Amino acid sequence: MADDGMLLNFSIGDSVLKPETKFRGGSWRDRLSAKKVAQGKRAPRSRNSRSNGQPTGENNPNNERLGPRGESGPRPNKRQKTEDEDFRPSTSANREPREGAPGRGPKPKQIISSLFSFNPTPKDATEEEDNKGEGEEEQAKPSNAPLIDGIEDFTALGLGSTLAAHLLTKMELKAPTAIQKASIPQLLKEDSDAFIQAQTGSGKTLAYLLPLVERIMALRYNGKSLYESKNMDAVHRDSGLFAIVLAPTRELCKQISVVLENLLRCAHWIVAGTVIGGEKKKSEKARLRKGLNILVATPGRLADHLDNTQVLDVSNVRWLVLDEGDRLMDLGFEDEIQGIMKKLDTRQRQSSVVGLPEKRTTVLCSATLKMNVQRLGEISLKDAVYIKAELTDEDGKEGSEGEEAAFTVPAQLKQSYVVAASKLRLVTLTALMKRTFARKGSVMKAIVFVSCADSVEFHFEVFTRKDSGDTDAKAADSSEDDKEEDDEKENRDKSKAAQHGTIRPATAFSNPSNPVTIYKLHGSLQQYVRTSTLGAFAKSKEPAVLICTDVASRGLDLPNVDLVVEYDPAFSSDEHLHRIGRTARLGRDGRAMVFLLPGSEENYVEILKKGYRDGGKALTRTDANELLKRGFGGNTDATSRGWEAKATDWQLDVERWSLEDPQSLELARKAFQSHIRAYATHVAAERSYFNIKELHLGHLAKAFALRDRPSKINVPGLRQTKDDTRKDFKADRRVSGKSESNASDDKKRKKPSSGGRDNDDNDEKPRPANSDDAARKMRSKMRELAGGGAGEFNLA
Ligand SMILES: Nc1ncnc2c1ncn2[C@@H]1O[C@H](COP(=O)(O)OP(=O)(O)OP(=O)(O)O)[C@@H](O)[C@H]1O
Repeated sequence: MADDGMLLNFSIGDSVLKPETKFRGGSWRDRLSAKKVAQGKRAPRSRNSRSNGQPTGENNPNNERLGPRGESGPRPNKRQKTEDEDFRPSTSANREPREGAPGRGPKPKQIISSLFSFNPTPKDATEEEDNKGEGEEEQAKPSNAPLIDGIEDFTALGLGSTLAAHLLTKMELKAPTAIQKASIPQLLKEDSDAFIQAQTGSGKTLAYLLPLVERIMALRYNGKSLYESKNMDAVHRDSGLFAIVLAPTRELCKQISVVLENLLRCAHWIVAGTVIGGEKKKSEKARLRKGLNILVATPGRLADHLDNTQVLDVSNVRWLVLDEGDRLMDLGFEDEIQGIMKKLDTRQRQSSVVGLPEKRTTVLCSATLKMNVQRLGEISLKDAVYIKAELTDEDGKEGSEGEEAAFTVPAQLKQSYVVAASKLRLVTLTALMKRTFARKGSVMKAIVFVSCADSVEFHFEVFTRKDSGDTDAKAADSSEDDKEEDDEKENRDKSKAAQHGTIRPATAFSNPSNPVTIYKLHGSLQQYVRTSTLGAFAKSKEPAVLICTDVASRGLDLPNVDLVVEYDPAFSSDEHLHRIGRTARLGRDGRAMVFLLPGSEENYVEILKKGYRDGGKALTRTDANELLKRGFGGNTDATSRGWEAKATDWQLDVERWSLEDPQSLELARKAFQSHIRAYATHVAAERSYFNIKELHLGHLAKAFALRDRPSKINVPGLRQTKDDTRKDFKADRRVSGKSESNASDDKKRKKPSSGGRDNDDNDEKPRPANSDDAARKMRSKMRELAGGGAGEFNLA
């Protein structure tokens, strides 16, 4: 063909000469915008990662946002308006590569939002800040200590000399606490029902166990006094079951049973035992068949045995104790308790045991006096006596606990709160822990409460990473190895828990001179794992941190806990009081700190103040920057911004760890999702402080080492982006292809739970939600709406 030369007159542009780039993967929008970028019609968004040249905190200590070419300085207004790219729903263009999705679309770019910019500022701190020196703080008179200054010893309260001597010589209990002083004479003398209410850590367990044991020791059989004659023929384990103690969780039951066993060392003819599930029913039945005089049980398991175990004879039961009444109601045990009470009433018979009261006495025990406890009182107590501790205030005036408020914080407990922006939460917690354990011997044990099991798992991994920051993991490791252990029991529990992976050196805040061990605990762990972990933490004589859900908030008596951190505030203020009650027990000192977000959460301080009789003078505010400075900068660091750079480096390191390993990424995503779900389960009365709509999900993702927020968070009240909705729709379509049987299995596997929040409900019988308690109803509604499978959200 002849060349007509026509083409030479047209400019055809470069595009014809270049092969056209095909964009695959992602949505059509993503492909279109990627195409436009390639054609130069739209400027690419700046999402430089460290790997492509963005300076990190080290060479960009101010952490200002960097321009498209890496230059620092203020951005144009338009960029500032969007504030932070990571708040945008994740798209294929800004997402990290997914596992198993190679070659999807253009090479993903990362967003690294800076830690110290675009954070909302907290309200002006009007409260006194916690910058006093350690020694300068005023010491309040403990309100839950034994009354060693008083004249009363246990015999003066009516206990027999055997038991009183045993308390003094074997258990080293010299004087009763205020609640024991009030309850022992009452329960020894009278057979009326009682409601015992006292602060956390005030010795409520012995307040009901001592009179109970004393009265059972004094029983006569065949005309002989069992107690005085010590005639072993006169009594044996199958003389009858006289008392039942009900507690909401297995851990609590075990703890009560240990105290009881200790007491009964001076009366070995009385036999106590437990039925709490977690073991074969057959062995529990065998125990019941052998005969018990005192039974400690969870309500579900006892109800089950009452229905199915003929050998369980309750005709002689004359004492029923309902411990941790509010928790029993929270967990929905109302039906079981009503059923148990009915069976005890109908099966009660006259007994040949001399000294056994005609009618049954029921004792309800609780640290709080909220509506659901009153409801439990209504269904379980008749003409009950209200037993409360007589306390002396600072001025020496007598008053009774519970007069003005339903509950007060132990007076010697020092509480503070820190307002940390979402992005800064993880580094602030790390800084707090670094500072707490900086010096050997300053703090022995700390408990960190988070809202859900997934969050426990995530933080446990973050704080125990081998290559974590500037700390020396090996220092903690080797010092563990080298140490000559003297306590065999401690070792046994510790090694068991280490085998289960629930104990590791805390590399993120250990230092060579003070190695710290971290323990994890939540309701999704097997019972035996929980038991050994808790046992190891309780017995540990070295610096230790327990990171846990509310599974450890109630009733657990863990020695030497100096600090309680509520990294996620409790879902109700009552739960908060139980959590902080793990420290400052029995007159000892203790500190608690709650993390709040800037904004509505700051008003929660008003609720915290209500726990105090004096309006919260002891409540202080701790400055987040100060914490970061002390935690990351160290006292010797003179460079003013050094701590910011160090905190940024640490954060980036965690983010890399999360992004580079698919398992870690999955962990972080699940933790984030469950955290949001759990956030929606705050009780209605307190939801104005914890308004899920105010959460900045993009910023919060940073606290979970994520550079964008994961999609698919089905939380009622939380609006999804269009992008999420589309993805949900696709996912739903995929799921609907599942076989019927699979779907029903999934349904069966779902356990009741409080949204993503962990739940210490470990009784085996499922319970219907039927309490009048509005808060619990709301939470069970949230459970239904949350709809996540047990696997997905680690429901307890
Ligand atoms: N009179 C006493 N003298 C010394 N120690 C005591 C005395 N009474 C109880 N204790 C100890 O105090 C600790 C706390 O007791 P307990 O667990 O019964 O408190 P509590 O009021 O039930 O707390 P919570 O409300 O948190 O369940 C236990 O270690 C117990 O052994």
